[in-house]
Amino acid sequence: MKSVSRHADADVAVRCADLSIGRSGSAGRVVDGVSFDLPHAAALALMGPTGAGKSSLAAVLAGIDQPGLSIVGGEAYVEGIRVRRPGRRLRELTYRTGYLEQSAGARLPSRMTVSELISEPITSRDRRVNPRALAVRVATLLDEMQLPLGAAAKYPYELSAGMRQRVAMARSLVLQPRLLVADDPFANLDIEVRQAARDAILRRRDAYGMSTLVVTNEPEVATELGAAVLVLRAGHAIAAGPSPQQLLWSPSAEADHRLVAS
Ligand SMILES: Nc1ncnc2c1ncn2[C@@H]1O[C@H](COP(=O)(O)OP(=O)(O)OP(=O)(O)O)[C@@H](O)[C@H]1O
Repeated sequence: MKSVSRHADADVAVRCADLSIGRSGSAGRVVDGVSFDLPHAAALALMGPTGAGKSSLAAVLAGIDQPGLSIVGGEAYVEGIRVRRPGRRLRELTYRTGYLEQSAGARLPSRMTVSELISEPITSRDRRVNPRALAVRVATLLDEMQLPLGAAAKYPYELSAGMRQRVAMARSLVLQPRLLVADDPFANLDIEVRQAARDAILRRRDAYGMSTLVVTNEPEVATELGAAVLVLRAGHAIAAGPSPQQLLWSPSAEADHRLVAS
């Protein structure tokens, strides 16, 4: 018998329909009329130059409050949850979405141990959680991220930049999110460790259909994750395709190209 998914209500992981994000007190838009679907168990890479709106879009979809930014047009749904004014469902949105902010490793709270940092998404939601089960979960994640077990008792300042980034990644995965939103996740990681981090993503995709929205400017990251690509520039989607090598540019972007070529 086919099991019925708990998430049968959401036919895709992310649906963005003509989504616009604006700055408070300013008419300009950081993201302007962007539409895409991210299916379950799939990956999408947001690419494009600095200031294109990639990080803003990623954070808003993850349900992270960005002071000064708000949805001003269109709609976005993550796992069937409306991102615009989610109300009581915000908690569910952030529970189902793992978020790895830009330079997450460098921004870890400094007064918590690695073990506390990785556990916090769980302990902040439920204080009565079984400590032994939690310790096992932390140890498993450390191992998966190729971090020594001894790192659990350390503080971020005692770790290298690459180790900190892996701790941040473990923290974003500890709730077994349906969607991982990762802003430049492999920065500061050397090649072997990067492979471990990538495998952690692919393993969850295969095991339970986790989807990934990744911000990156490295085509290899999109390729490694098997991600489709959406290119933003100045808040607009100017190209899209199933891989970095197969992009279809929007007519306006092509006009730009021709202008540059002539
Ligand atoms: N909280 C905020 N309040 C107001 N404006 C913001 C806020 N965050 C970002 N912006 C503005 O939104 C625009 C897009 O920024 P964003 O960081 O999303 O771009 P990006 O494509 O991720 O660039 P980068 O690759 O440099 O991170 C920029 O002009 C930025 O100044």
